[in-house]
Amino acid sequence: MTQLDSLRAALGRAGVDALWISDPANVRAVSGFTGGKDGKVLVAGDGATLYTDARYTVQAQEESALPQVIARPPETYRHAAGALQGLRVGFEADRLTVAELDDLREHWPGADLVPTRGLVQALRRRKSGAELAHIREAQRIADAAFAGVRPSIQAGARELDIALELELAMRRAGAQSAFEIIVASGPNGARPHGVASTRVIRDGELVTVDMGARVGGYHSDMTRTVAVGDPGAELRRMYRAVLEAEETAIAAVRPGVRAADLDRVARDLLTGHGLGEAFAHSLGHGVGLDVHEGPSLRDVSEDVLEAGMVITIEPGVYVPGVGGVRIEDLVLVTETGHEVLSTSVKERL
Ligand SMILES: CSCC[C@H](N)C(=O)N[C@@H](C)C(=O)N[C@@H](C)C(=O)O
Repeated sequence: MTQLDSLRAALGRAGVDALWISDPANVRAVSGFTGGKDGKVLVAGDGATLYTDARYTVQAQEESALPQVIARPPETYRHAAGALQGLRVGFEADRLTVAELDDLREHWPGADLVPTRGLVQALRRRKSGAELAHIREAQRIADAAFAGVRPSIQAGARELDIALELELAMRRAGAQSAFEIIVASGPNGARPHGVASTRVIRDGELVTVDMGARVGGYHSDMTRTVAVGDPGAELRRMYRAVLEAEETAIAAVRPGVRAADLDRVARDLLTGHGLGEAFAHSLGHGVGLDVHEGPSLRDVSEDVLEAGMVITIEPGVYVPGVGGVRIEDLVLVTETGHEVLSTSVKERL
């Protein structure tokens, strides 16, 4: 069964006859086209059509096997209208803007527009061998960059210089940075997504580095917290608690486990250390064409792990005025359990 066949089956289950795909990662997954928000796919009847504009004519031909229409809205919508008369047409409710929905309503008066959620995303959760090869390569490049830059994380260095060195190393290796690299030192560590700043790292501080590479459109994601000198008893206690939570959660990763239960394992452990309230986010998420995608490892998640999923396990604790710790690994769910894809050394404080 091709991915398009699986998608058609999903449309049937969702009660729609056609799907207008506007999420860039979903467009890429279904068509191969990498032009981001400038590409859309209409799945209708037996086929699917890629819509993009003249800036991408050559690129679209090279990247996608789908039939292509080179046009810009509103021509795009007019072209599609003919095929959609009398159909229930799904749109991606978590991606289409209100203005774009207005445009679809105006140009497709004969269609019944139906909000859908996660139809393509559901097909992206389990990675194929080719997808996994990209993710492995992205993680390999991120690990190598971290190893090369680790000696520079010292008292006197600025956060943003560390981030720049990491990005440069990944770019030189042929990858892109998966997201803006987080380097959060000392009290900045209390911000889970602290932006690397001009702050100078001092002796006795913890430094959280959250980074990933992107290769062939696929991401990696990893966090290490490192000590510069002696961080003292309180930060050491926080670090050990997070490491214990992370290693315990990773050990529990296997097919059939509920994502919410994994989050609970880590959260209960941190609560036992008096740090439950300081764990300010979910345990993890899927990684692929998006840095954050399904499954969701949150307390309210109904997702269940399956072999072929690539997820992060990343407990963290954040104490305003003191600092923070996050430790994150990239983990493949295998038929028999799991494989940790990230290999960067974790400190034993
Ligand atoms: C701006 S992308 C940063 C990626 C980072 N490694 C990351 O995933 N951070 C987590 C704390 C996070 O944002 N988790 C999400 C899924 C959440 O808990 O809602």
